[in-house]
Amino acid sequence: MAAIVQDAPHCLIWFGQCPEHIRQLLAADGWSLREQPPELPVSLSLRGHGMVALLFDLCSMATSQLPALLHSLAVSAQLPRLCVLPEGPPSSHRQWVPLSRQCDRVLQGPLQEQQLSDALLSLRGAGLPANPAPLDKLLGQSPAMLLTRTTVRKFAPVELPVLITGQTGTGKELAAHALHQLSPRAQQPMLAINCGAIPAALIQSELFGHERGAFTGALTRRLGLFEHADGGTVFLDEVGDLPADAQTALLRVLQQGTLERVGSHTPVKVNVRVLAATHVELEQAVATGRFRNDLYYRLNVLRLHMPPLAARGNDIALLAGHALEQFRQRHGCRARGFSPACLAAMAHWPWPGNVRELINRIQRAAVTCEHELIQPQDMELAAPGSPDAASEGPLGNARRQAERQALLHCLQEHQFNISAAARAMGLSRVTIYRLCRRHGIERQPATGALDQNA
Ligand SMILES: Nc1ncnc2c1ncn2[C@@H]1O[C@H](COP(=O)(O)OP(=O)(O)OP(=O)(O)O)[C@@H](O)[C@H]1O
Repeated sequence: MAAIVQDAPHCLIWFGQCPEHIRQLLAADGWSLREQPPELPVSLSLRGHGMVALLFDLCSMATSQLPALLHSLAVSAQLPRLCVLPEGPPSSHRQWVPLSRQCDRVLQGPLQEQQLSDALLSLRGAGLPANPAPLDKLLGQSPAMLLTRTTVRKFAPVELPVLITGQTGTGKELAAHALHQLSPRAQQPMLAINCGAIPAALIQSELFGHERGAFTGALTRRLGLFEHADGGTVFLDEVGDLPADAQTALLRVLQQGTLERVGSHTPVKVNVRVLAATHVELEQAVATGRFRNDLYYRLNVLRLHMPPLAARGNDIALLAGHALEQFRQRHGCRARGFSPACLAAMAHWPWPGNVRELINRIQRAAVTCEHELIQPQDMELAAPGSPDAASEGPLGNARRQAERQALLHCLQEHQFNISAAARAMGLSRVTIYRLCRRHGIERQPATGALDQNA
């Protein structure tokens, strides 16, 4: 028996006054209407709705309202939006370009019923988000983050692999989840694996499964990640760390939609969308022969770059406030905010561990801080202008990156065994732990291994 799916009503937020005949059309098309005075900031409380879209009826607006409209766009960057330009040639709408170029559909006034109906239908058909929540998790209002969210929205419904690049801790995994949750596969599983954290000998079996007797200890047939995720999405974190034979097998999945379990030559069909992430330049790995050229081109169809935190301006303060608030809600703490000196120090810090480092430092400060405002020293940040800060210039940054790389490399070589890594580097275990903390390299609870990408 077919299941009956009861759709929540779609909601159109109309900036301006909706004409009566359009109201009737919207109701007939299954849209509930909410009128929004253009000069007021939009407040989004959208639970219980299917798709939510914004419409800017510019025919009835003055240019002086543009800043308020742009603000509403910025705070609802995750929602699909349309605008209706006033009658007249393109040269007469130049003032609206900052708004219209951020819209998914641009209609020409006077508004035709059919034109609007088709545009709304095509927004639905494009699979644009029915639920804004996944993108809400990717916080930030900087131009770089607005562009990132727009790109996620565009890539999500397309049935192609996405290669997510960006430094460690910039939110690549978060973006991968948003891509899945906004895709038509959202009701199917998304399974993630960190390719660098699995020993090379096991990765084939983890990804593609094995038959009974395929190797010593393979007592039963076991399905791999790809078969478990059939119909859904697989997220391959640190894809550049895949060994050569696993790269070949992955290429087969992408080209032919089939895999072979270890110990079998029978192809098994799978239908999986692959999202892959890397914080190293895959191009370099290709150039040095460590990564297959053909696989690189298969994975690099749609590319999403996550901007580094240091390039996100006011997002730093916004993310810091959010992280502190989350901590306060969970654990309670004395600190309620940040001193101006701390905000300035955060703005100058290079954030090599990006958002993860910011969250770690704030959590640490929230635990130890005994006053209401967190100071730079609570977060172990140099105040701008101090001798410490001076050493945080490009040279300091390069030094830290080199230290991190050396540590990571050593940990990888020793399968993240702290004692072995400490011996190899001639350091104490305590120092290794301290360095891991400084570079935001964390222990993964599930495996007990260190998360090399922290
Ligand atoms: N834009 C953002 N808004 C809110 N939280 C974020 C944002 N970006 C990242 N985070 C948080 O920062 C942490 C690191 O994010 P994530 O694991 O997605 O980064 P990553 O780029 O995949 O890191 P790695 O390369 O080390 O695997 C997570 O706690 C995540 O929730």
